[in-house]
Amino acid sequence: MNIISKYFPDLSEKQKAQFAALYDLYLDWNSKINVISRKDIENLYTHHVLHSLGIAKVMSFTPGSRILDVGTGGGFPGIPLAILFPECHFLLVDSIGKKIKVATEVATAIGLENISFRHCRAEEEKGKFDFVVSRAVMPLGELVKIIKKNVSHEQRNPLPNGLICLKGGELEGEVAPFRKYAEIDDLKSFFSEEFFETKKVVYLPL
Ligand SMILES: C[S@@+](CC[C@H](N)C(=O)[O-])C[C@H]1O[C@@H](n2cnc3c(N)ncnc32)[C@H](O)[C@@H]1O
Repeated sequence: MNIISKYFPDLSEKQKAQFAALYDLYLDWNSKINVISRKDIENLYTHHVLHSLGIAKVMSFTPGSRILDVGTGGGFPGIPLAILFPECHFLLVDSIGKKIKVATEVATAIGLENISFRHCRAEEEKGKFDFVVSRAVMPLGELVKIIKKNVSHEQRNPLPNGLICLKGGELEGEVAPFRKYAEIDDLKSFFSEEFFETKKVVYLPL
């Protein structure tokens, strides 16, 4: 948990308590419904919470922003971002009901009020959002086709609305069709832990 304060030193006491509570909650829920690889649970804060917050290093959402997390699984990146941006609203969707149940239970337990959940395929979600976020769900091209309908044309952030994805490894092929307007940031320039060596944030204005 200290690793979160290390990179986000301005957290309120409430946010610190919410982040701190995540470990026991995920440990418990993950033993019933697998949302994180069991051997990775001890790396929850670095591999899952801080990784999710990598999005906040490239985009500080304006209060009032609406954000859709597609394929959230157990709540990543949506839950860490909803803790960090209490004045923004997050909708987390996933096609697997039991994963959405874990995310819902965790958010309820820490008293998150700026978040809602929907068990559906992203293709069925018709709402409009300032940004769509996603981690480890599908290749960029497929994701863009599905979520283009969800990006609002009303702008309230300094950067244009669009898609922000957490990606790892070789990206060139995936990003090639979007290279003229995609922005790629290396998470290793923000976080010094080895895990982030190959991790990237891809921002696509849409
Ligand atoms: C590898 S998991 C990643 C979960 C989470 N984003 C994370 O990083 O821990 C991929 C998730 O995407 C969901 N998913 C895949 N295609 C989807 C779609 N078309 N609509 C909604 N959810 C989808 C799956 O059910 C699964 O929970």
